[in-house]
Amino acid sequence: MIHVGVNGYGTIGKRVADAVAAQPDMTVSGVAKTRPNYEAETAVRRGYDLYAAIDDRADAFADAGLDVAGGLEELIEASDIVVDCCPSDIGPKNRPVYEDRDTPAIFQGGEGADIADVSFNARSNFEDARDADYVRVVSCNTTALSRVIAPLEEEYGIEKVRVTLVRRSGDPSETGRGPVNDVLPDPVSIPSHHGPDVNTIFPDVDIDTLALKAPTTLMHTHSLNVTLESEPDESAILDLLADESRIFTIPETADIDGAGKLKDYALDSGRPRGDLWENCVWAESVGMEGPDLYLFQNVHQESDVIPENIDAIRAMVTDVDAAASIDRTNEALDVGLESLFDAHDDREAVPVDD
Ligand SMILES: NC(=O)C1=CN([C@@H]2O[C@H](COP(=O)(O)OP(=O)(O)OC[C@H]3O[C@@H](n4cnc5c(N)ncnc54)[C@H](OP(=O)(O)O)[C@@H]3O)[C@@H](O)[C@H]2O)C=CC1
Ligand SMILES: O=C(OP(=O)(O)O)[C@H](O)COP(=O)(O)O
Repeated sequence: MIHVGVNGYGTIGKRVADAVAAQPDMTVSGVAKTRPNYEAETAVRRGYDLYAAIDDRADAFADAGLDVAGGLEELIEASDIVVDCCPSDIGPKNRPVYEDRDTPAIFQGGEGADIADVSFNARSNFEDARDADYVRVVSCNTTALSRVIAPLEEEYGIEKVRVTLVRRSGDPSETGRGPVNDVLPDPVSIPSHHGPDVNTIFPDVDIDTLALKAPTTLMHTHSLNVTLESEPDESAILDLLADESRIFTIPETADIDGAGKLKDYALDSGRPRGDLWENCVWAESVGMEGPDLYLFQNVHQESDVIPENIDAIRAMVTDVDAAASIDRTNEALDVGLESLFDAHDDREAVPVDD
């Protein structure tokens, strides 16, 4: 049993903890919080041992009626590996704390690539993290891009990738974020960090990325153009994507037009927190013009990196291989949303008047 500590229990940390708890070969050794808010209370209700991330705040938890099992050092000691899910400016301060205790750690995509020895995406470079002490799971957008690039590169070869990312402005709980009435180029000059970040996984892929921020909270939207080294037809691309367990091709018949219905579908399907661990690619958007592939995909920023963190743990501290780890993670979480509709459905919609 791998004992996994989670330091930073926010959007990503709470999901990582639940995903660890769902694995047959892992257990949550505890979660660290800086303060006793609603997330700390629900962590205790979920049965996780709570640790004070900052030692001199321990009394605040006791005052609020929450027992803590210790401070960060005790959490690290109770853990075979720590998943650091702190805000991005905290990771560099935490790494020496893990190093002092000879404990491997995983950092998140808000950190610079230099925080870790390896940047990680399970589908693309699982073995690079084998036995590494410090690994960074790339950001939600970079994860989603890597999941599409990997099969395309393997099957057809890639000449050039161009992506425009319309990023959600903040997560639903981030009430202070914006813009609230604008769409901002962010950054205004190219490239956004996503292209160089993809190159930490695929050093040889030629990619340009532009990003904007829009006043939505639910999901990111990507518009992709990939120039391939051959000219497959659309149905071959759809078959390729449909075979990827962490890509959901949205069938036309589902009548899902955006993030609102996607999240509704996830909730109706019984997904915890309405999470969508898979890239969501509109089947109708997949188009070929000569060697140029076009598609739209949506990315649930709060959850797509979660299965990747689980696989990174196995790459670092077990000898389980990529395929077995991905299968085990998918099975434990039920990753692999499959519609009963045929993703290739090309039936004409029934006109409302008939
Ligand atoms: N949200 C997203 O869409 C995604 C985020 N990421 C990356 O994941 C990382 C975490 O992001 P996210 O979960 O969104 O951030 P959140 O702000 O939601 O969660 C981080 C939590 O860490 C806690 N924290 C703050 N300081 C410390 C500290 N010193 N020690 C321990 N805990 C601390 C805070 O909770 P408290 O102070 O109450 O304990 C905070 O809620 C970042 O690198 C981010 O870029 C990656 C993919 C997607
Ligand atoms: O990793 C994310 O996005 P990114 O891939 O654009 O960096 C998350 O959505 C967090 O982004 P944020 O920095 O806007 O909170």
